[in-house]
Amino acid sequence: MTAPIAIIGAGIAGLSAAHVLNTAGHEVHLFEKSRGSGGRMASKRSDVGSLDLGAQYFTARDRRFIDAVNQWRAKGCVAEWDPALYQYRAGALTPSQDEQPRWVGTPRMSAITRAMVGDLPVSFGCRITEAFRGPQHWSLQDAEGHNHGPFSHVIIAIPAPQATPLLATAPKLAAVAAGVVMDPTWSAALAFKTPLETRVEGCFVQEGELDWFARNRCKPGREADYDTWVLHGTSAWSRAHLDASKEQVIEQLHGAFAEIIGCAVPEPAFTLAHRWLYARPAQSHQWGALADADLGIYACGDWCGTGRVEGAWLSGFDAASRLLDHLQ
Ligand SMILES: Cc1cc2nc3c(=O)[nH]c(=O)nc-3n(C[C@H](O)[C@H](O)[C@H](O)COP(=O)(O)OP(=O)(O)OC[C@H]3O[C@@H](n4cnc5c(N)ncnc54)[C@H](O)[C@@H]3O)c2cc1C
Ligand SMILES: NC(=O)C1=CN([C@@H]2O[C@H](COP(=O)(O)OP(=O)(O)OC[C@H]3O[C@@H](n4cnc5c(N)ncnc54)[C@H](O)[C@@H]3O)[C@@H](O)[C@H]2O)CC=C1
Repeated sequence: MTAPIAIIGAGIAGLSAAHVLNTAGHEVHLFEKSRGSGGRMASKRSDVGSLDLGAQYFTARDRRFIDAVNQWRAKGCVAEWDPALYQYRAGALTPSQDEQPRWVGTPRMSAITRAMVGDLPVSFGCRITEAFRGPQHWSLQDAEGHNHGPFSHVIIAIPAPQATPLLATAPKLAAVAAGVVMDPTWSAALAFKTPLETRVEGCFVQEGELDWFARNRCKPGREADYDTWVLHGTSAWSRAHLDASKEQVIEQLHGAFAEIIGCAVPEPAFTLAHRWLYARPAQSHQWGALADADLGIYACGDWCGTGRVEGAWLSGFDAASRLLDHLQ
């Protein structure tokens, strides 16, 4: 019997790779440091319902990804989100509706990766710290010192700075990953008992602390007891406030939001802040995935492509396709 393929990271890239390999008849095993799947597409359960603190929506431009989105729609875990879009620039908030279809997981963003996990074997709460290549097989060590293996191949589907040490056996790939800069994003959520008197449901902000804000509860399938909003700081602001306390971040982003939104903003009934240290690559790449096919190690993730959900999915697809090509 051949050994299974190890995939480190159960975000959309790792699960995209898992799906391709599983469909081709290969046994895979995923390792995920968190308690659930999704990574930056995960949703946070809170007292005011679930909140999409990371990816807000996604677009689909590549035919292969459009096909995947259509399959998720058929399963009921993805729906179109057509918010009343605005932009804020030069001190003015103006409608900015467009024709771009935008998609979200339903009833929460994490529904997509949850459906992708299905009955694939995943070790949750397991942070991999090293990948070793033996004479024939790979083995992995986790943060608690446990060994896992043997595996025929390893796919590393985590942000570049975290992937670098795991790529030590393939120094060329490690050097490429080490050169990738990833920017942080501070995310804050606010919930109001009484809905804010505004038509705005999503806003691209082009000046100041904020990059984007959205009315979480207007996405399809979300709980609607509270008027929930998610605010994202810009990369520059988030980096400058990397070590700020959550209270300071909430206060500043709440203040910036209140200045822009153009209606009375009462004290929120609930607030939350989350720091994404490796939120997005500082620039996009066209690598698809990184591969040392002879060694049997691959790396993928949004940082190998466009730094978006679609780019991450395509990168996982690419890593798995290259592995299958090499086996032929
Ligand atoms: C605030 C924010 C807003 C965003 N908004 C959008 C948006 O609106 N539209 C869009 O298209 N994209 C958006 N993105 C980007 C999008 O979320 C990512 O591009 C995509 O989700 C990345 O997927 P991935 O699988 O490459 O990585 P991840 O989602 O980061 O998945 C990697 C997984 O690996 C796990 N992991 C890490 N290290 C280890 C380890 N050593 N061992 C085991 N497991 C490990 C992590 O816990 C994680 O689950 C946003 C991102 C952020 C942070
Ligand atoms: N905060 C974070 O960490 C991350 C945020 N990400 C955002 O995720 C979104 C995904 O990108 P795409 O899928 O290409 O989505 P998209 O086509 O909706 O947006 C791409 C970009 O175009 C601009 N834009 C698009 N539509 C409008 C509009 N109607 N009015 C004004 N400006 C507009 C805006 O700057 C936006 O960021 C982008 O907004 C990214 O900035 C991506 C990755 C990480």
